[in-house]
Amino acid sequence: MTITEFHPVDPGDPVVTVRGLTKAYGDRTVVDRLDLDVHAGEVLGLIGANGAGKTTTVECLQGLRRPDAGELRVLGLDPFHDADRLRPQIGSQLQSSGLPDRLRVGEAVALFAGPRATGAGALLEQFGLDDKRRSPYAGLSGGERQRLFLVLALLNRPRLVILDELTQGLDPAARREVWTAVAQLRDAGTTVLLVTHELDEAEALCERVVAMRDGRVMDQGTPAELVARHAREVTVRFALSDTDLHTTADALQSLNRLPGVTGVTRDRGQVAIRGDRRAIAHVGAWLVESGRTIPPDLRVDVPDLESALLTLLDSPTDKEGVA
Ligand SMILES: Nc1ncnc2c1ncn2[C@@H]1O[C@H](COP(=O)(O)OP(=O)(O)OP(=O)(O)O)[C@@H](O)[C@H]1O
Repeated sequence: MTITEFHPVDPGDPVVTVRGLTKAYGDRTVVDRLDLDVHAGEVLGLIGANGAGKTTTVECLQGLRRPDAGELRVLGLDPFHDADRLRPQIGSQLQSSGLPDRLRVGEAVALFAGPRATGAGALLEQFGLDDKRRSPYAGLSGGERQRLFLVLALLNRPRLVILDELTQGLDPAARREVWTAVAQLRDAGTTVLLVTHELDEAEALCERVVAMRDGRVMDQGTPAELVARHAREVTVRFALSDTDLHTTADALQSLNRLPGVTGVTRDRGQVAIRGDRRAIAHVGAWLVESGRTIPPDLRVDVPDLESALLTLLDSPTDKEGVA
């Protein structure tokens, strides 16, 4: 059996619909009238600063916390009141997931398998754990542990998979292994809600991201849309080693006139050209057309989701109505 057989999806169907979710701990509102949609077959990333309310939101979606207000529908059910019916349909790996040290991989799979479970062997093989069946949890590497949690999350053929800080604390190679596993889910059309601080991870895996701050949605869209809206500026840098001052001044002026360029500075022989994405192409063409050798230190800093989120988190708070 392959993973694609588990998840009959009608792309675009609402899997999660949240309207006005509000949750307070004591007198502190940590999720504040939140709206959220997750559609069938998409990988949606929930991103934001520490304490933005991401984990509380996914805990409410799994019926682990009772919302103070709001309409929540997960696979057509109310997560809090229909928790028993919903639980078998959701596969989750929570931030605090852990297993007893001596539990072997095969035993964990047997323990977590519900009546709907099928294809455990295929899953272990797919996630590279087939030869680890007899290994105790304590003997697994970080990447193997996270892949085991993915196997356990998928074991009961869930219609929605929720992953909270899946790659936290993993080394770069292990992160890549886990990314590959999530990309497999995505390619198989599984609906995934991914809570992450790792913005390169969100960029690599998520079709859509929702950026949260103080319990509210700041913006949402594809990673590229968020970058385009909040972090447009690119910088092209290289050493401009003309010794003749006139030539240098002419060069800087002509760079400054290129389409898309908004500013040019030169500091100790290094020129920095700022602008929008058009500037990259025009600076490249300028270097070629001016007959210069392409500088070996030519570097292009392109904005990414991290710069977009930093801009968003820096924007003024909408105090009005914030509890
Ligand atoms: N059980 C609890 N009791 C009281 N306060 C809590 C509880 N759980 C979370 N909080 C607080 O609620 C706020 C939101 O926490 P939450 O874990 O939902 O945010 P988050 O966006 O997931 O943060 P992080 O990225 O750090 O995990 C935080 O300030 C946190 O300290």
